[in-house]
Amino acid sequence: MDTIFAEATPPGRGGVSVVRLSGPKARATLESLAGPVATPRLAALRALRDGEDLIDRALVLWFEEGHSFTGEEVAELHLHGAPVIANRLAQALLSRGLRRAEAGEFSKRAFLNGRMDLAEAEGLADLLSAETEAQRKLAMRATEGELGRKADELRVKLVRAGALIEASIDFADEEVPEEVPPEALDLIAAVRADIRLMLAGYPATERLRQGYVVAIVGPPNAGKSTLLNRIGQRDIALVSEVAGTTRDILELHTDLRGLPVTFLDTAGLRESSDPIEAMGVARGLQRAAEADLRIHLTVDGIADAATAGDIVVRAKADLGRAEGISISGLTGEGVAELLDLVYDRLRVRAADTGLVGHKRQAEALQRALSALEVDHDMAPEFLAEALRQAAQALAMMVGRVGAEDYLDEIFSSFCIGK
Ligand SMILES: Nc1nc2c(c(=O)[nH]1)N(C=O)[C@@H](CNc1ccc(C(=O)N[C@@H](CCC(=O)O)C(=O)O)cc1)CN2
Ligand SMILES: Nc1nc2c(ncn2[C@@H]2O[C@H](COP(=O)(O)OP(=O)(O)OP(=O)(O)O)[C@@H](O)[C@H]2O)c(=O)[nH]1
Repeated sequence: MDTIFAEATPPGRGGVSVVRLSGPKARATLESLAGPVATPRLAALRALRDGEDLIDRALVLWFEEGHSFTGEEVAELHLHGAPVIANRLAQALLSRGLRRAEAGEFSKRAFLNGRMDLAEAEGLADLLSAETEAQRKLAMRATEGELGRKADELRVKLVRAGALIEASIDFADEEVPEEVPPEALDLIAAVRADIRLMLAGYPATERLRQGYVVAIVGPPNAGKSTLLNRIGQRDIALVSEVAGTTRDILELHTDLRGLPVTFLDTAGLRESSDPIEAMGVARGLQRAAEADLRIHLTVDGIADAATAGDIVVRAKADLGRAEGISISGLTGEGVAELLDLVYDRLRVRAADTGLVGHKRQAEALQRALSALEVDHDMAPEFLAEALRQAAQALAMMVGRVGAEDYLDEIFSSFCIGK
């Protein structure tokens, strides 16, 4: 096994830059630069020397095999934060036979050494890319291993049900039809109910993970671009009195009180003889239909295209009062209330989140559920086989088996040094 190294901190100047080593030569390499190190996980200030050359005076620490982030021997060097120092150290490490780590390689080794399961690794990736507080909380929960514990708990029930069924096969009288023990049926029903519950939370969890999309739609000149600019508090979209100004879809990424929300400004909805504008309208319609929520900006309070749950608001409130919610992108009037409403609608969805937030996990759960959709008068031998398949699918969900196909996909999305 290679010993790998990478900067754990972002490249460039900074107060301190941390270089991490992992693998069988980590401690020996550290000692060749810093002299003997004694107590694991205890920082010591040491001169780092490559031969005669003093590279830096740094804080160093090491972790024993089996007691580190990766599960391998690990060393850390906390250098002064200048790229020339990290580069000089890298040269010393390369000359000692270490190699640079690939993206996500530390975490991948942690997985391969049983320090985390696949769902925790996916949670860690989500944590590193989380942009808002709600996403951080969701990802943090995933890194704590709850899904793995739940999967194991369900597998134990299936194994117990399987054992009861196997026993009933062994002792069954050849003459009378075999009966599935009621306790086994109860266990299967309980597991099925739990899986259904976990799957029910998937759409909400996946949406929060990816971020919500809110489309601003309405007729040309209603003030959609002006509203987007007001929400973003900067000039994102071009505003003009010419109807049909917005042709492409403009996006504004925001943190709406902890919820990740992308607002879309779409082309005004109208028949157009201009093929470019017509394409813009068609694309806008498509994206708006896929969005989590639509804000219909109207001139007269009428939005024919609005579907249940959409928000309908009257535009240009500064030009005169009207029934219902009205806003003015120009003066900002009513915009805070509109955002309150958007937040409330999305928060309701965010409240339904659960442990399953990745398609890969949901698909494995679905396979487990399908295997368990068995007929109760099915022959016990077939039932036992169905239970094995379901248990296998649950094990795959958290990477206890069959993780090979997903490793590259998951860990290459991490950055170098993680
Ligand atoms: N300096 C530093 N900070 C860091 C990390 C790191 O690798 N280095 N981490 C990396 O991403 C995270 C922390 N994750 C870690 C997880 C386990 C162990 C570890 O050594 N575990 C041992 C010993 C625990 C103990 O001290 O009692 C163990 O579990 O046996 C270290 C870091 C965040 N902060
Ligand atoms: N009085 C008033 N005028 C507004 C308001 N919002 C936008 N306008 C004006 O209405 C015109 C159209 O505004 P835009 O924001 O470009 O409208 P749009 O809906 O994005 O238009 P399209 O790109 O054609 O779909 C501009 O002249 C704006 O200055 C408002 O709240 N009050």
